Amino acid sequence: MISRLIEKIKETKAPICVGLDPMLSYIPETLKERAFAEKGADPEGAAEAIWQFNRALIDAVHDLIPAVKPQIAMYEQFGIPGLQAYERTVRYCQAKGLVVIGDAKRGDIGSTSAAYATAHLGAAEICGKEYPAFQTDMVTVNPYLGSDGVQPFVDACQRYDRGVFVLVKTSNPSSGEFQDRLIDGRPLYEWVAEKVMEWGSPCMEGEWSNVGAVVGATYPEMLARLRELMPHTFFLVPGYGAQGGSAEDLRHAFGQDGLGAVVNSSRGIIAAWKQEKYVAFGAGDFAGAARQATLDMIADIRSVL
Ligand SMILES: O=C(O)c1cc(=O)[nH]c(=O)n1[C@@H]1O[C@H](COP(=O)(O)O)[C@@H](O)[C@H]1O
Repeated sequence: MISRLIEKIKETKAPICVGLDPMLSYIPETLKERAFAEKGADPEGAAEAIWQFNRALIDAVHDLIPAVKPQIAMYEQFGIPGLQAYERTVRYCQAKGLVVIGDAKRGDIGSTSAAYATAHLGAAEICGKEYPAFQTDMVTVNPYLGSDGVQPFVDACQRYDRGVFVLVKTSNPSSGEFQDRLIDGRPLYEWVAEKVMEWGSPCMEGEWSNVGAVVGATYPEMLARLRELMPHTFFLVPGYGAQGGSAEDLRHAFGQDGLGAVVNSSRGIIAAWKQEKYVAFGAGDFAGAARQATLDMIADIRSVL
């Protein structure tokens, strides 16, 4: 799967992914009111609004980008209708040829992780027949339960040609509370990085492993250090834009060939129409604003490659 992502990055010359994190407050009132009138001002209506919002966004940006990253929490909060909107979004993106990174940050004891891996990457077996559930191409994984919690995802990568991004150094303000703690003189995230390389070594596709790492743009020195430490691990880099990460902070996320990372922006793209810079588009053309914000992000990141 990682080679497909890399092919798409080369094709689009855009090492970015658009985060589909559709908060209701990002959806223009007229679209929401239409969805509520049709389905009810309830979770069904919210899920319909999300789906229509996503579809318009995907139609507007799909030709510019290699991948999307739907954040499942934004859908899960609306229960089953929300999860149906998630699934519909995943399928729609895949039909447009995009690589879909499901942001679910799962990880548990081995047997439970196996069920999560089945849900997000694989297929459930019932009476000898396989039934895929969300079928995302890649998924984010929380490694803090250790190897037995990660291995089922790695197994699913190999069995179904999928990929994972394992949290190594996250972008949020408190990420250092645990992740930067020194153990035998080295920060915890470096120990995790080593395990990620070990988990990923049987999953190579050419130069890169299907087991990637999540490294935030908001800690550029650590990003540079991890890039050095993990030469065959592809990075998913969130934190650009709304969380303050800039193109300059990303300079060391990439190798000389311009590969090595896919940079995510969610609010910065899907809620662009609410920003001063894109106000001329108006709520009616939220998708046009998202397209312009995507073009601007691509140009910004290309400037440091
Ligand atoms: O795994 C992630 O994608 C992730 C890891 C991390 O360290 N920081 C982080 O922000 N994310 C996710 O990336 C997205 C960032 O959204 P924006 O800040 O709106 O671009 C959200 O879906 C977060 O859940």
